[in-house]
Amino acid sequence: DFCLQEEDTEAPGTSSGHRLRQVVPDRDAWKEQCKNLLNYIFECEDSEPFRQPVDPQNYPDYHGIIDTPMDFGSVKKTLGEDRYENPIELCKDTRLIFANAKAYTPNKRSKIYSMTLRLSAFFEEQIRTIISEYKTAVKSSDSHKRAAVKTQ
Ligand SMILES: O=C(NCC1=[SH]CCC1)N1CCN(C(=O)c2ccco2)CC1
Repeated sequence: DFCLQEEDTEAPGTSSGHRLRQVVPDRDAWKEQCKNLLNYIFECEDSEPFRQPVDPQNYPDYHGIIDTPMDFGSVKKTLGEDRYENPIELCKDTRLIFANAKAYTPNKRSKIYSMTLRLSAFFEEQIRTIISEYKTAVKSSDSHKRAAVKTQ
């Protein structure tokens, strides 16, 4: 029959305990987004010298100049093994790839170094949104947690 049941008149989620599923930002979305970004970078020709570690046989002075070698293959592996807690950590390792090339290059017009300039411009453009959405999601999930504690 049509008459309103008691709980129909109250705000949703009060009496029956369920809340209307609200859209809450997903704090794990950054992982897939970074995987896709890395796959795209791997397709770029500009990433070729940076997909795997430098071989000391080819560049004997490299490890004397560069303290912390980094490459996109290592970043991809770390991500895949869930050894990044957040996109900020992935961004730090990726920026190391570019910083190492800048530190090692004999001059700023070298072909290999010039490849990092395009690559880093693209990477920074893309990672900005991923990090911003991640930070929003963390804030939102923290506030949801605080709200949940209050109701207990
Ligand atoms: O040998 C590699 N990568 C590994 C590769 S490339 C194909 C096979 C295995 N390099 C060269 C030196 N690197 C520079 O940043 C650089 C700046 C100016 C000149 O070189 C890092 C990338």
